[in-house]
Formats: sequence, structure tokens, C-alpha cells
Amino acid sequence: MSNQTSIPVIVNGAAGKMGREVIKAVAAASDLTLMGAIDTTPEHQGKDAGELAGLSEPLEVPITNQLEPMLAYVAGERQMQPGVLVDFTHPDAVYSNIRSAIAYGIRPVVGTTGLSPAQLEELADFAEKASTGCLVIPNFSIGMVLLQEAALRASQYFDHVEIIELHHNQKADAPSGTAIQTAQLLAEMGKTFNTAIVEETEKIPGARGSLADEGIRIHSIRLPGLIAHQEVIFGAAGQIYTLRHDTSDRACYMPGVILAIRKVNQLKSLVYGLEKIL
Ligand SMILES: NC(=O)C1=CN([C@@H]2O[C@H](COP(=O)(O)OP(=O)(O)OC[C@H]3O[C@@H](n4cnc5c(N)ncnc54)[C@H](OP(=O)(O)O)[C@@H]3O)[C@@H](O)[C@H]2O)C=CC1
Ligand SMILES: O=C(O)C1=N[C@H](C(=O)O)C[C@H](O)C1
Repeated sequence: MSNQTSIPVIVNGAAGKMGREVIKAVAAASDLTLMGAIDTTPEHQGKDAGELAGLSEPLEVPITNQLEPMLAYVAGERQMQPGVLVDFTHPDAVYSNIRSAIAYGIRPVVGTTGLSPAQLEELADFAEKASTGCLVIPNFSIGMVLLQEAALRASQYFDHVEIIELHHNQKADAPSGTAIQTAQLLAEMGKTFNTAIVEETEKIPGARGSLADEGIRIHSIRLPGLIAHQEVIFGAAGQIYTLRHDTSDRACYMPGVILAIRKVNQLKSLVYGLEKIL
């Protein structure tokens, strides 16, 4: 692949669970070039991103905490395609990371969850004004897209639904971005779910989970031993219909991440959700 057709990629959160997986996937894609590996963890500064990700050969890309200089460097690279920033960091950092990338003309592909609706709206405005593509994808796995499609179909026939999401106990945000998106998609069906038939009292606050869009409740479980799992449970007289997605390896997200890196340069605004680019 010549330099002109190669897409330069910066991975932010490169030392994290997802970041390491993305480093391996980018290194294996002949049309992508890993240009930068950013992470704030002090003990990983200067380490080779490839070796940290478990590759047998070094990639000669050191981990650094200098995001802005790296964005400027890649933005100045005229011999390649426009650059892409893949972000798997932390809910507290992701908003400013996306703004910085767009300001340098670098396209963000964002897996980090926890952006508020107001932040998403501001970022969409910012991307639109800069005419820069930006992909915000709460879940990169094809299985989750299919689960959500099945949930939308089921919602035509069921008026009662609740969501349970189960994750490892290192997860910072709750509910998961995927569960919030699933509730939003169901709410967009334009019906009211879960009309109460009794007055409920929570004897312990939170017992009934969090109340998302259109009366849909989300229950969040955090335990060591879990990776990422979600159930959407529909109920009607005499029947329960359960949809469930389980991940057993973070490799499941990589086809979606690589697709998003390739597609984001064709966009001129912010797009939310993997289903929009399949
Ligand atoms: N969209 C999707 O399909 C998926 C999304 N996710 C989301 O991705 C995010 C990351 O998940 P995961 O990899 O498991 O988390 P990890 O904690 O394993 O990795 C995050 C990494 O980012 C580093 N970091 C934190 N803040 C910054 C910053 N400001 N700049 C650069 N690096 C930073 C962390 O360093 P330190 O530990 O030192 O703070 C850590 O090394 C979460 O929001 C998660 O919900 C996860 C899986 C799939
Ligand atoms: O933190 C995780 O692990 C995951 N986060 C995303 C979310 O919040 O939905 C995606 C997936 O559930 C894994």
C-alpha cells in the first residue's frame, strides 16, 4: 500500500484493554498505518505500543501522553489520507479529545462511552461546522446491532420491556452506553412502554434500576469475571421473550472499529451508531 492511500491512525487509550486490541487490529490492516499511541498511564510512557499489545515484533511507535502534538504532526502529514483518532479512554476525557481532534482536522472514531446528550449535540455542531466526519459508536460488535434490530421488531408486539446490562467491575460508567442507546432506539419507535398497573415504592432507592427514555428501565450489574453482556427482556400475558448478547473476547469489536476507520473519511458530520455505516 503506497503512502498516498494509507490512512494514518492515532490510538488514544493505547495501553487500555480496548486500545491494545485496536493496536493489533490496525497493525494487521495493510491500508492503515499506526502513527501514534497515546495513553496517560505513567508506567507505560515510552514503551513500544506493539510490544505492549502483545505483538512479537515492535511497531516502533512509543506510547506518549502528548495528544495535541501528535494530532498536529498527523495533520501536517500531506503524503497520506486524512488522519483518524480512535478513542477508547475514559468518559471524563472523551469530549475534549474529540474536540481537539476535529480542531486539527483529524477524524474521530469514538468507542468511549459516557458522553451526555448535551455533549453529543455540541460535538455534532462542531463537526458539522468543521465539515469533518466523526463516528461515535457505543458498541462495535455486529451481534449487538442484530440484537437491537430484533428488539425493535419485538417492540411492535410487546408493550413491556426492561434491559439488564452486565459488565466487568473496572467499568467507570453506568448504565452502559449500549444500554442507553438500546433504550433510545426503542423509544424512537414512538410508543410508551411499561404503563404501571400498581403504584410502586422502592424500599431501597435504585431497586427498580434507572429510568431511561420512554419508561424503559436499565439494570446494571458489575462483577469480576464478566466482560460485556446485555439482555433485553420483553413481557406479555403468559410469555417472556429474551434477547441476549455475550462477549467473550474484545476481538469481537475489531471488525467494526476497522470499518469505522475506513468509513469516517467519507463523512462530513457526526454519525452515531454502527448500524448507520453497515
Ligand atoms: N464502543 C465499544 O464497542 C466499546 C466501548 N468501550 C468503552 O471504551 C472505553 C475504554 O474501555 P477499556 O479499554 O475497557 O478501558 P481501560 O481502562 O482498560 O483503558 C482506558 C485507557 O485509557 C487511558 N486513559 C484514561 N484517560 C486518558 C486520557 N485522557 N488520555 C489518554 N489515555 C487515557 C487509561 O489510563 P489509566 O488506566 O492510567 O487511567 C487506560 O490505559 C470505556 O468507555 C468503555 O465503555 C469498551 C469496549 C467496547
Ligand atoms: O466498558 C465496556 O467494557 C464496554 N463498554 C461499552 C458500553 O458502555 O456499552 C460497550 C460494551 O458494552 C463494552
